[in-house]
Amino acid sequence: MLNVHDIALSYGTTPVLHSVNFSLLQGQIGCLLGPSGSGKTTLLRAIAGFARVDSGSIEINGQQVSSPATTLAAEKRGVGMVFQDYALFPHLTVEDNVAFGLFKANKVYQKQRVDECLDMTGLGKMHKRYPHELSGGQQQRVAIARALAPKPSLLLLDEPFSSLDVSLRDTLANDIRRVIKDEQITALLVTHDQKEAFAVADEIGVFADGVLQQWGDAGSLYHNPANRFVASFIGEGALVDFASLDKTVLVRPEVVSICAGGQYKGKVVSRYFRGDHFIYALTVEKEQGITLHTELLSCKGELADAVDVDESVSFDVDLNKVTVLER
Ligand SMILES: Nc1ncnc2c1ncn2[C@@H]1O[C@H](COP(=O)(O)OP(=O)(O)OP(=O)(O)O)[C@@H](O)[C@H]1O
Repeated sequence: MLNVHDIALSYGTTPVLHSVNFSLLQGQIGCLLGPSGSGKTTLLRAIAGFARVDSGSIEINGQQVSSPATTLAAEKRGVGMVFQDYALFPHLTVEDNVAFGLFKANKVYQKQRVDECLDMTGLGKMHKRYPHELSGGQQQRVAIARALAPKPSLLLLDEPFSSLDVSLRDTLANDIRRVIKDEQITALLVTHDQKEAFAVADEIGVFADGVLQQWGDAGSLYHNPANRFVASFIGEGALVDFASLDKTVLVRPEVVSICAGGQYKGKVVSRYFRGDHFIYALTVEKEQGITLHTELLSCKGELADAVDVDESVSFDVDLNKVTVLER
């Protein structure tokens, strides 16, 4: 459905994207995840038709829409867009905002589709309101209903939840995933929030410095990160060299256990309550055959066996469950 093939893009003489490759199947939800300035929005703009590519190509639904020679106009790509700031028409009611992309359809179909899209996004009774009479979350629902109304072949969402408070984000992210799946639309979402990417996406692309570091599902990013960047960007953990292994490995908290008579010695630096467990951060005593590349090792602990900050502890690491990284 979406095929991004080896694209590069510069602003003036500054390269921003380097040799980016990935694809999405019909109905899949992809997510571009990465720190600020890594090139996520630029890539989304190129797919939408707002930015030219210097090399490579983009295909949507089997049609080549971008190459260095041609850039098909945004409005001809069959793409729907949702932005961080909602970008609703302030002088139009909710129903007129949603009907905006349906101007070619007859009135009966327009009304039916507007009702359908407002129901799907949980706005069944808001037809006559104006954007300023809605909460931020409701406005973003309208923006999503508006983008879905013309049944786009591809829906692009740029940080759609980042203006909302955390509890609302989770609810809206779940609702939007359900709506996109029900409508069987292919979607690509930009975010810098890992939790959001894990909650919404089937496939996730991790970006740093304009390079797609890894493309895969949440499980493969977490358990088999392609490199050090992905290992430290996704989830919690530490990069460690064990003299016994002679390799750099990623140690997630769940493979470290504080226990009496453990092989290694350390000290608890901090403790974070996580509801049904604690996460501890440990420093490791020198001369133990361990070199930490990150400052601290994290460890998951039971509530019942709580250990205090500054306490010395011994711990074990299950070396069968660590992930070996290429040097
Ligand atoms: N119109 C522009 N002209 C020149 N440089 C730009 C332009 N837009 C973005 N850039 C630069 O391109 C790089 C990538 O920016 P982009 O907005 O794609 O990153 P991002 O990953 O989406 O970041 P954020 O999460 O902060 O939105 C940045 O270094 C940015 O300064």
